[in-house]
Amino acid sequence: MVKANKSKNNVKNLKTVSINNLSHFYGKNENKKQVLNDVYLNIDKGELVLLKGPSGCGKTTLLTLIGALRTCQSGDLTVLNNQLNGASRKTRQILRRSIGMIFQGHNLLRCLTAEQNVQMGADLIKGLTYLQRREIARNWLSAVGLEEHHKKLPNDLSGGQKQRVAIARALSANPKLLLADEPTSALDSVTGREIVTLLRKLAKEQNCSVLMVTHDPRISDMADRILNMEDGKIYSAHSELI
Ligand SMILES: Nc1ncnc2c1ncn2[C@@H]1O[C@H](COP(=O)(O)OP(=O)(O)OP(=O)(O)O)[C@@H](O)[C@H]1O
Repeated sequence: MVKANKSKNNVKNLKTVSINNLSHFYGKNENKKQVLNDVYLNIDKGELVLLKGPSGCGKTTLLTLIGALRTCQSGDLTVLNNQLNGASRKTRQILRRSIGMIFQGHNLLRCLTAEQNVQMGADLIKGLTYLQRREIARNWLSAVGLEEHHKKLPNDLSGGQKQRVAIARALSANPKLLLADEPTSALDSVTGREIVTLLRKLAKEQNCSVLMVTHDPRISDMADRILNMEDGKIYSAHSELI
């Protein structure tokens, strides 16, 4: 594999995500294991990037570091102009309000209706009344085509509908960055494509960057850029180390 130039220009303000020389380890002493190895990555505003790679290569670890869910141990990790290496718990907590997350199992609360689940996203926006937050939730449910299902509980929705609710919930918080970990893995191919088409459209409208981990080859054509990960390093689609 060809090693590409590693640009270290200060492009912080233009990028949603800027990563230089990022490494991450699990365990201690003889059990210490390196899972991210000198990762470089930039994601532009509004860009949709797909991240692929074999099981265990470090994709979820990278996603959770970018999502400020884990402490950055080594390297430079800047997300929405926040340097996360050395950042306080409070800084990470505040940053997480600007980041939407969608995971494989959609993570809806089973005891809340579709609308209430979406409203959990809108609740993160400061300074709005209950009615304003409810209206935002209804608008997002309508944007994902589920306005008629707003009173249903997750168990009464199909897999695709649940994933639409998860998208509406993530976007209703007005995120600048959306992290999605295999959001189509539980869906058939037609529904999976539909979901990513919708996600792409809504994210582009909001100028929201998306980083999506996926094994699904049927959605590759929807990405602005595809990256491959192997043994804790990221390569471009042309197998060049970035
Ligand atoms: N909390 C943890 N403690 C120790 N090892 C971990 C932990 N989380 C992940 N690992 C290990 O780190 C490596 C990378 O895991 P990670 O989940 O980031 O990979 P992945 O590419 O997302 O895999 P998959 O596609 O199967 O979800 C794996 O070998 C995994 O077993």
